Amino acid sequence: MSTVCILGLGVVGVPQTIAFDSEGHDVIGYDIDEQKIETLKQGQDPNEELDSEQVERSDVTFTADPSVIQGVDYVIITVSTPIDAWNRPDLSIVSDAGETVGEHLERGTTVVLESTVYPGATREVLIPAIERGSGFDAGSEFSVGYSPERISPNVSGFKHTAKIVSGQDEATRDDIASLYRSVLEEEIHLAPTMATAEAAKCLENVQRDVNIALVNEFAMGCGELDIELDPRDVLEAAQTKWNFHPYEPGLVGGHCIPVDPYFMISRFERNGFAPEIMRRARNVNDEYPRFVAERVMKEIAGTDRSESTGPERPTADRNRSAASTRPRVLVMGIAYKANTNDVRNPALEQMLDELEQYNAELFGFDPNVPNEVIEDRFDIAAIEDPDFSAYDALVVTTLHDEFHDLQPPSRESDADSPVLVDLTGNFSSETARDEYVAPTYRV
Ligand SMILES: NC(=O)C1=CN([C@@H]2O[C@H](COP(=O)(O)OP(=O)(O)OC[C@H]3O[C@@H](n4cnc5c(N)ncnc54)[C@H](O)[C@@H]3O)[C@@H](O)[C@H]2O)C=CC1
Ligand SMILES: CC(=O)N[C@@H]1[C@@H](OP(=O)(O)OP(=O)(O)OC[C@H]2O[C@@H](n3ccc(=O)[nH]c3=O)[C@H](O)[C@@H]2O)O[C@H](C(=O)O)[C@@H](O)[C@@H]1O
Repeated sequence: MSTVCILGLGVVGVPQTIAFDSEGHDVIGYDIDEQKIETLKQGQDPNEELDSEQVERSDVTFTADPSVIQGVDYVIITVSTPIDAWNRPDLSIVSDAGETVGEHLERGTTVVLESTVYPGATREVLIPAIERGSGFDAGSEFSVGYSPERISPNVSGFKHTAKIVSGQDEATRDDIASLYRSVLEEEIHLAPTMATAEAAKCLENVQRDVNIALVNEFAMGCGELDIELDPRDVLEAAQTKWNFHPYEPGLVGGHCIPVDPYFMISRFERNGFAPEIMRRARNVNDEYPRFVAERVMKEIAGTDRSESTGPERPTADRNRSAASTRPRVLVMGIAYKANTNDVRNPALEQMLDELEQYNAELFGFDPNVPNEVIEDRFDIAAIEDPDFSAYDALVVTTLHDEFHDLQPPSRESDADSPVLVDLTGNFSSETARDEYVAPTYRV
């Protein structure tokens, strides 16, 4: 067994500490966030993904002291890789982490980067940072590999997600592969180069972004037709074809799918190639929140209650006089993914901004997200046990389990019933439509 330091205890890092520990490795979890370390020392997962006994039962050492890096066999780096305000990759966190590793590195250690980066980044960003911090030479005094993380919270966990492994040379790659084989119960794919592995990770997420953009563009087109055409009915029919790829229209949230395509786009553009489909897909998915906001306002304007509270039907010109009273919109689902508390949700932020431009009064309801997070991060009032009739529209953006049992407004005709705009497709099935007094609109 080996001594493994997981650097970066986020949604990716924490489950890995437990997984390596469960297979008998000597595991240290290191993070600069002392609050996170305290929470972990109390046996709690700060990302609320693992149940507490998994953390309590483990022998993992959690610390904010980087000197623990000294003498370990492997350092696995799982820090965040965001983009900046201009959609350019920001690898400063990776670089800082590399320097920290360098400052405490002993000869013979192998460092694996798991964070999502563009092709070439491990060689051009991480290795120089470690060499700066240590004064050592990569390849002769320490080794480096790249193995992207591909877990999907609540869908596919660390042990059960196939891994791509690569190294600065074959021996390093094969050594890292045997480390992961001691823990994973899935395929280990040996990539010929680190750039191959970096690019594969980007392409996986780009492909998903492009496919979602296709159905989002289709849904927006349906919304503009002069005939009734529900995109989800069309998708349900098309999915009966054996090789039709099932994607759903939606707000593309999270910190990866809306972000990672820009890693690939900027890397191609650095060498003068313009990846039009990748960039167009991002633009379509960035357009979708505006489309949804307009749909919500049209549905409110189209109901009986528009005479009393809602604005006149939205026009292209946003500079309309404010309505007599502001339409009240309850957004159900603040986390980007069902049954998670992950609020990294830029598409939701865009939709809220658009609704505010229509002078809507916004409220947020998410049983998985603390009220203070809803209010501080999204600047809207948090509601815990909503009275649906107090709103002009309910917008269901994420299908948490708690929403499955949502009690719809009663069937009796009731001018106070809210419009229900359902982005999840769950409340727009034939049966649900029979239950809702107000028209439901699926987007
Ligand atoms: N969250 C997910 O579902 C997945 C994320 N990824 C990728 O994995 C990487 C990590 O993602 P998350 O775990 O979501 O990020 P996160 O933001 O949840 O966690 C990153 C952690 O790294 C820590 N950190 C930052 N700088 C540090 C430093 N210099 N030293 C020690 N700790 C440091 C932060 O305090 C934070 O706790 C990203 O590149 C992401 O794209 C890949 C697959 C799935
Ligand atoms: C190619 C791929 O499936 N990537 C996964 C993705 O996971 P992530 O947690 O971001 O969830 P996701 O299911 O892709 O959803 C992202 C966003 O896209 C939306 N979404 C998703 C599928 C769809 O048909 N329509 C749609 O609107 C979701 O609502 C969500 O807001 O990104 C992860 C990552 O890289 O962080 C990656 O590890 C996961 O395997």
